[in-house]
Amino acid sequence: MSLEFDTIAAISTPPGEGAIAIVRLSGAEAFEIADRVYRSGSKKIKQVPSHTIHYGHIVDPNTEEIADEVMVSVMQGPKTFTREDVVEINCHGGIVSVNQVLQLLLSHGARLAEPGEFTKRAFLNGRIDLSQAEAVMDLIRAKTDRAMHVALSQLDGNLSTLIRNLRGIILDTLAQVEVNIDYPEYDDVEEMTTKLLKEKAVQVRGNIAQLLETAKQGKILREGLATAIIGRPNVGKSSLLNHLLQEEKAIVTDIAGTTRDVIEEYVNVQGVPLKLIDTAGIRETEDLVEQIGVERSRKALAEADLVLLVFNQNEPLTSEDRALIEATNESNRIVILNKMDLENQLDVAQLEQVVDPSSIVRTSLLSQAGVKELEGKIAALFFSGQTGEKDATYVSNVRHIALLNQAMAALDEVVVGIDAEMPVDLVQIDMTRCWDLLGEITGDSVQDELLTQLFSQFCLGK
Ligand SMILES: Nc1nc2c(c(=O)[nH]1)N(C=O)[C@@H](CNc1ccc(C(=O)N[C@@H](CCC(=O)O)C(=O)O)cc1)CN2
Ligand SMILES: Nc1nc2c(ncn2[C@@H]2O[C@H](COP(=O)(O)OP(=O)(O)OP(=O)(O)O)[C@@H](O)[C@H]2O)c(=O)[nH]1
Ligand SMILES: [K+]
Repeated sequence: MSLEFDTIAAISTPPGEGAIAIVRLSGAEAFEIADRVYRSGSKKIKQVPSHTIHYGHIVDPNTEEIADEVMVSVMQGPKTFTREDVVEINCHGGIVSVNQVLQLLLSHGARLAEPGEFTKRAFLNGRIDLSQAEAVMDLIRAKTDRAMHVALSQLDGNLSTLIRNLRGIILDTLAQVEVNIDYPEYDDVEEMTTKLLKEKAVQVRGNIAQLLETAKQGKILREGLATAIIGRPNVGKSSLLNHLLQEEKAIVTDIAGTTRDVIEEYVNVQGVPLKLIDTAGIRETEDLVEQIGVERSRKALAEADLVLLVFNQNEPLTSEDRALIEATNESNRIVILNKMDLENQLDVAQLEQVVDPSSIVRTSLLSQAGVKELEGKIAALFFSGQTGEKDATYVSNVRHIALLNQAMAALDEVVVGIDAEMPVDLVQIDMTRCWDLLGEITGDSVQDELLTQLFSQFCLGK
């Protein structure tokens, strides 16, 4: 049953020139409001069969002046995206007519939707849960096939099902504990109860820990593996960058209407999105040893999930090279010996004393030699162990990760409490808290304020 909300409208396609632009209208009065501005002979949106599309014009009812020639999709709730009555007006692309159509709807009964409000209604009207709503946003922002699969899996409700199962176990346990307390049939009921609580707490904790193990990968799929390419001048960094940025792989995202307005550069390396960090601070300096001390460079290194350290193997290692090795010892690092087409001048045996030999890749960026191997190494680092199952459930959302960690801590409290022979009702409190925390992931237990904040990160019109 859908709740009663006012009727909202927004442009649901990106701003700018396109063949078609869509204005979406959702709410109890959607058909009525649309009929005020829609003209097509004597045809009324209110009377056409649901899930049909119709030709006509949008006019200013005061003057009957035409704003646009349109196609109108009419969809009656609850079988709609929001579960409310929905009208989608397909306008001509560009910004003038579509804005006129939107203005006409707004001045005849609709309210401008907030960012994410359509999806929020899908959530509030029970069509999707919170983690699925968040997946909608992830889907919009997905940068690689794999990231898209993760989001689609979450939209399908795979994460929700997992979380609901865990909540089910906790609720059953709490119910059993109540029964034991209310109807103590045996003398050892106290012992039985704590035994059950501990057993279930340990079980659920194990499941959460397993889920959290996917978090690192999930987060990288979502946000990209922050990657810094560093090395002395002229060793081949720009060449490497260009190889990685080959046209078919380059992804440049410009996420309009969202909280992030920066343009970031991503490359897709065998399904792993690399977010290239601007290391100009490291690259463009003359005295590297000194510059490594510069805060900007340090910051770039600290932010990097992966460092690609490039050497020219046609020259012996210099003190600058050694300083770079020092500076990246703590980093997740791949060492690239470039210019393999030229004579070897670099003492590899000596290098292998200070860097992990398995982290070394040989390339000739002039001829592309070794680039495939490098890409394989990057992907292997990322998918280490679990050869990138596409359908695996990943936790990728920082909010979910934080909640899972808190839920796990609550379960630890349960175990500690039982071991310390605390009263059962105190232990129950921690178990209940865990149940609540997990519920925040799916939105089963969640505060209004959080909802507002979450949905406001969506795009306008979504
Ligand atoms: N024109 C248009 N295209 C779109 C969307 C949209 O809102 N409008 N979507 C917006 O993101 C996506 C599709 N997502 C949708 C998800 C559910 C329903 C929906 O009506 N669900 C009903 C049952 C549908 C049925 O079985 O007939 C339901 O779940 O009750 C519609 C769109 C992508 N493409
Ligand atoms: N022979 C040979 N030359 C290469 C190779 N890779 C790059 N070069 C050449 O080395 C020179 C420097 O390459 P870049 O990619 O500009 O090096 P860089 O590290 O970005 O240099 P800076 O921007 O000055 O720091 C260019 O002339 C490249 O063509 C290689 O594998 N073999
Ligand atoms: K260069």
